[in-house]
Amino acid sequence: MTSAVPLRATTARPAMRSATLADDAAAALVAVRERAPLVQCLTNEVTTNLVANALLAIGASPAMAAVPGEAEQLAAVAGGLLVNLGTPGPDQRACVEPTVTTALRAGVPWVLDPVAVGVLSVRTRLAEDLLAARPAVVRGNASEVRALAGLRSSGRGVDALDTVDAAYAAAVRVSRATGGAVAVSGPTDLVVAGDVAVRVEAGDPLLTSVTGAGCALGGLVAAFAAVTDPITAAVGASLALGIAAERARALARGPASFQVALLDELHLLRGEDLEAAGERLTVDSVAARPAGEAVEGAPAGGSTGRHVPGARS
Ligand SMILES: Nc1ncnc2c1ncn2[C@@H]1O[C@H](COP(=O)(O)OP(=O)(O)O)[C@@H](O)[C@H]1O
Ligand SMILES: Cc1ncsc1CCOP(=O)(O)O
Ligand SMILES: [Mg+2]
Repeated sequence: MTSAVPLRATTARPAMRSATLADDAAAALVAVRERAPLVQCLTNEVTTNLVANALLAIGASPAMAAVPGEAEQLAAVAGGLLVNLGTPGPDQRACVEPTVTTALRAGVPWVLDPVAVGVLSVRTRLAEDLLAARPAVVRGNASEVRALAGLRSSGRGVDALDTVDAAYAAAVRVSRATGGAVAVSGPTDLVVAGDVAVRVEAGDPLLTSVTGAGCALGGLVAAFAAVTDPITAAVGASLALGIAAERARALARGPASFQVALLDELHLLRGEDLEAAGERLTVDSVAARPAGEAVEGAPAGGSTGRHVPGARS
């Protein structure tokens, strides 16, 4: 395994194989450990500590600078940027557009975590605007991704009530709009980029008993995106958190000890652990989806009338 991770111009690769993807994810983890990329996080007030600790545990260098005038300074020199809309207060709302613009100009990949989009109106409008700035990766739960695609969604607060499968067409639609990857989390994670869809079998239900597991995943995706292409970043982060969670589960008595063990297991994770995870990945072609699972047709649950910028209807 090499730590030299080639930067790729596009997200999708023809004839992608699960073993190759696992190897690339492993190389990306090694590269994160070697390069310790600075990850600028415009994140929420609830889970900022877990996001920072997860980034440190994976080997990245987190910084949470959400002050107008400062946030873009950090984005200009960061390896990756996370924008998490969990608590979009006045400072974050003032920061976000100049910070994302600065990141784009500097070639810094940015990740959007659309927390509770579809449930709450201010952040839903903000997220719709941000999609036009083409995040390298959108990382959300199934309800959030459905809402981003303009489909009716069943989020309850920050949690999803839609299934990951029900967000498949939405993920394809958002990926086509942004040109980046879309990662839908749940019992099995789904990553869509271009015409490639990857299912990732990793994780533990205890992740849903710790606030910020999804937010931490968004931070990890930004760290991986600093060293590799969007689809490898999304898959690598999903594998890393999922495998660490499975190991933490074996040591935990409940959510509190699980969270502590989760950070330990992220810290202990090695490239070899991801290299061996090829069997957890199922790589599919979006075009090869069976009929009946409409990718571009009318949404199963009807439309909110909102449209993703650039999305085909
Ligand atoms: N039932 C489950 N079993 C195993 N892992 C899960 C389950 N639900 C969610 N996860 C994992 O928990 C993490 C957070 O996902 P999720 O709860 O969907 O995000 P969010 O907190 O943003 O709603 C992801 O790594 C996901 O794979
Ligand atoms: C509970 C809560 N409220 C606003 S942000 C937030 C944290 C959401 O974290 P996650 O999306 O990782 O579950
Ligand atoms: Mg979330």
